[in-house]
Amino acid sequence: MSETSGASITTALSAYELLADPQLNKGTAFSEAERDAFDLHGLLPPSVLTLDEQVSRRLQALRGYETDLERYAFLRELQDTNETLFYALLVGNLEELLPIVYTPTVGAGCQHFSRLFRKPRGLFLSIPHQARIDRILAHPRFDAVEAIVVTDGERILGLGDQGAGGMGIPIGKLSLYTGCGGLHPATTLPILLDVGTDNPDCLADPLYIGWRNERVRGQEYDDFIEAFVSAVVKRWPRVLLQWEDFAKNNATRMLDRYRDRLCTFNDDVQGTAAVATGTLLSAINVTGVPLTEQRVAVLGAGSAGCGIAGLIRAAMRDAGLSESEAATRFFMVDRDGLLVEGMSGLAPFQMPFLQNKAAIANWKLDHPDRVALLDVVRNAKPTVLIGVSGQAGAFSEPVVRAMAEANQRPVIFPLSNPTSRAEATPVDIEAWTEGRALIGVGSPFPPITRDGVRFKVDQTNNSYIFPGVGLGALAVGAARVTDGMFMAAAKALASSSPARNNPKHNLLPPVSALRDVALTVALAVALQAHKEGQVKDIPLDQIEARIRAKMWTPRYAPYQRAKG
Ligand SMILES: NC(=O)C1=CN([C@@H]2O[C@H](COP(=O)(O)OP(=O)(O)OC[C@H]3O[C@@H](n4cnc5c(N)ncnc54)[C@H](O)[C@@H]3O)[C@@H](O)[C@H]2O)C=CC1
Ligand SMILES: CC(=O)C(=O)O
Ligand SMILES: [Mg+2]
Repeated sequence: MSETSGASITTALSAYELLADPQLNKGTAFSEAERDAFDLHGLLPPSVLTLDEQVSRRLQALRGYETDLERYAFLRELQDTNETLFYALLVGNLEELLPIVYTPTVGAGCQHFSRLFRKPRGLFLSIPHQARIDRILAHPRFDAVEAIVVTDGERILGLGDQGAGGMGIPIGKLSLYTGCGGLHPATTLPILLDVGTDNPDCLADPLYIGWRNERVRGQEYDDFIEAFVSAVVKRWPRVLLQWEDFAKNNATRMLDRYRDRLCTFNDDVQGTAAVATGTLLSAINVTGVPLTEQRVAVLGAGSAGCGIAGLIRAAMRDAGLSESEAATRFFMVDRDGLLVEGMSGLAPFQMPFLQNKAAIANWKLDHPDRVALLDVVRNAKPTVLIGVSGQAGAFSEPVVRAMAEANQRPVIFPLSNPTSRAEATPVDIEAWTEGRALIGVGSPFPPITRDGVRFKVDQTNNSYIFPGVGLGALAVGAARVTDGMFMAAAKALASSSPARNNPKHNLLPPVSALRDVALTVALAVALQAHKEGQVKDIPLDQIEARIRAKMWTPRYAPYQRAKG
């Protein structure tokens, strides 16, 4: 019904239809000529505003709210009313708005999803409607879709099972795909796979909007996922599918099942691995301790933890360590302590990261039957400590002090989200290490004071990676997303580290530069895809232009009324 020609859009939509379509609505920015052409006079107040004026007005309104959850609801409403304005606001104010659209507030948004729900966005595909998936996806509204973020809501940040409320996460991630990666909003689709929930609060809540049923598991779950992926590939053969916030028994399993069938990746496993590796490579520039001499302790041997260990290990191999030597450098600590050969209850994806029993035989332990994180730090003296356990405060003072005792510049990354789940706060780490630690956190924290000045703490979050990976892969039509592409993303991120020029500066570029970061990452990813033969018919020297051309900037196009 609407056609884009050059910079203008010709449409036969009525005034009400234009105002109701978030992709076309301009609100008070409809020009006089458009108001004449579409009979918009009277439906809008007479003053015509520019996009910049609309942004200022909305920013003022946003700042007037008392809580971040209110701001989240306001921004979600704006996104569902006028996407161009929403993205103009977001792109111009990334530092201020990311903590609302994304972590930490998006976590509360998921917890309150049933109460905040106003207008539908994206797709809810539920077990009772499995047979209709093809029909649902077939709607012409989704013809332009190129990028999907999907969750089943079982492991939302560190907040656990949020059922259908988990939809806030794909919506938030795709807001960053557009805000940072420049994908046109019409090409993005958030999907919630509603397979039930085991969250008793959701099940007992009379206002819960999801399918009120305990989680479907086992073969029935796998069949549902298979039906979903098959339908997606049939509808959009070249789509990019990002898996997000699946629980650990499904995340890597589904990635392994589908990674060779379509262009797909798991953000928690692979995106997190790339941001952690990239930040570590930046830290190595500062500490001078080469990668081949690093020892890495990870608290939380789940999807993110094992993804991180796998990519850092690959980087160590690239740097010259043998496979077997690199394997000895990882100390994965989960609920039952250090993962050691012969332990019971290990998941398949944890198996490559077990410590040898003989290697720890002489360790001094607090409790002989369990190797706790503090034992690991005291005995193995890791150079790097990473937290992806979702356990607030798990990097206790003795643990952090032991890191500081063993290292001149300990690298400490409490990466769990949202803010309330961080393994330690930057202020505490700073105090317990006398300001010597290189810190990265998953969610935003207030600045710390270092050498008498305010120092912004690096946000080591996969938002530095996935928008660029998606942009790069889509711009060149990569057939698959490979581990090599995530390594390229990690190295590209490290190459843009401010600390390369001055070791007192940050390890990562600021959040306000995430659009530039996405471009840098996209270029590295696309070049790697080309190198690996994942790209057809695009000469190397045209890749950057393709990426830049794919980056949409939120601006209003002029509209003309279709004749007849
Ligand atoms: N900064 C970032 O970019 C990212 C951060 N994360 C955060 O990392 C956390 C974990 O995410 P996933 O790995 O996907 O979840 P997961 O559920 O796959 O893994 C968490 C692991 O922590 C373990 N764990 C729980 N309590 C523990 C304890 N007291 N001590 C040691 N281990 C414990 C669990 O058994 C599990 O193996 C979440 O909070 C998530 O928000 C995840 C992805 C990206
Ligand atoms: C950042 C992210 O993907 C997570 O916390 O799950
Ligand atoms: Mg995630």
